Amino acid sequence: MSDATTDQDNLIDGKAFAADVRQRVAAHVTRLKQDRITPGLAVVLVGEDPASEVYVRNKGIQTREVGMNSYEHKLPADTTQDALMALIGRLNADADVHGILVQLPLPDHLDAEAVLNAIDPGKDVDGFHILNVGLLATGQKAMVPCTPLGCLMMLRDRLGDLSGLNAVIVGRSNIVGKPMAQLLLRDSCTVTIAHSRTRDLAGVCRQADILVAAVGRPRMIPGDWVKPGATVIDVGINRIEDGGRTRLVGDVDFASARAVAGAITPVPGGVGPMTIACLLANTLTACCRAAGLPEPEGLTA
Ligand SMILES: NC(=O)C1=CN([C@@H]2O[C@H](COP(=O)(O)OP(=O)(O)OC[C@H]3O[C@@H](n4cnc5c(N)ncnc54)[C@H](OP(=O)(O)O)[C@@H]3O)[C@@H](O)[C@H]2O)C=CC1
Ligand SMILES: Nc1nc(=O)c2c([nH]1)NC[C@@H]1CN(c3ccc(C(=O)N[C@@H](CCC(=O)O)C(=O)O)cc3)C=[N+]21
Repeated sequence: MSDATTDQDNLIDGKAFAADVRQRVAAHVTRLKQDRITPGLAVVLVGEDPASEVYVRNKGIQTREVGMNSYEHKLPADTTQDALMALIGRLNADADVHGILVQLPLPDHLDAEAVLNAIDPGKDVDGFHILNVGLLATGQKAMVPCTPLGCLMMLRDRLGDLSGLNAVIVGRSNIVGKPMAQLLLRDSCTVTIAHSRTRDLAGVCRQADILVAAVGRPRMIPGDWVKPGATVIDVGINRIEDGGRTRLVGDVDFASARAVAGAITPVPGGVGPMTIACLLANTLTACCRAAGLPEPEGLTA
């Protein structure tokens, strides 16, 4: 912490960025309401995972703060597949609901793929329906998953044109790694997706101008895996014990990585807040598409 100027310069403030996105969403919502349209987001939570309940509560609060309607459906852990599918059917048919999010992971006895694919693709604000996955992969207009969308917004803001940059994504999940790769490829990065079987992960990471960590392992990526000047996006949300208290850390060792990175997102206060802001942006986009209105500029991928 010797040079305060440098310290400030290379931090990407996801919290502030997200507040700006929410403000722009709210301005669009105000305009829609003049035409008597209020975007609505339905969030479905099955079971009682404390972390998920926090996210769902935060989503509800922020949804109402931007002027949208929030519909929360909390179902018991022993909910049947049929009951969940029936709820999705009702939400699909409800004209007041423009976005549907089913909080993951679902309890083991439920078939998550079947549930996600039952959501009306136009209301699929998570972008997890196979139709949206296929549209994104083929470069067509899709609903883009919120976490990668938030990462892309921050990267474009920081770096401008991304074309020709080496992007390394650590993690190949359907919800983060793969859609992140699709978006960066669309922006003409040279994309590498690394995972648990990757050989010489350190060497692969050191090639990255853009390094996205989406692994779920606390502080797995040390500063000496980061190319000097690289932009580091830390998606990881890991709860660790620290002196008898729990706190959140990312997949990147923040202190050592920050010392070499050109820019880096913190945890908390980085990708997480942007994910929720992009969920609201996607709900707005879904509402505009449903109403046949022009899409909000700068809030889609
Ligand atoms: N900020 C936000 O808004 C969000 C944060 N998250 C967080 O991001 C993290 C990742 O989430 P998610 O994508 O769902 O996770 P998954 O568990 O679905 O995927 C983790 C990926 O990391 C890879 N991996 C695991 N161990 C290693 C290793 N030692 N070396 C290299 N790769 C490894 C796995 O490889 P393999 O496929 O070979 O097993 C897998 O592809 C979590 O911490 C999660 O909490 C998730 C969603 C949103
Ligand atoms: N269908 C579905 N869509 C999701 O997008 C989805 C999901 N299921 N399941 C769980 C993951 C995780 N996720 C986060 C969202 C916000 C924060 C967030 O706001 N984090 C704050 C801190 C919050 C805290 O203090 O706990 C931050 O990083 O600053 C984190 C994680 C969305 N997910």
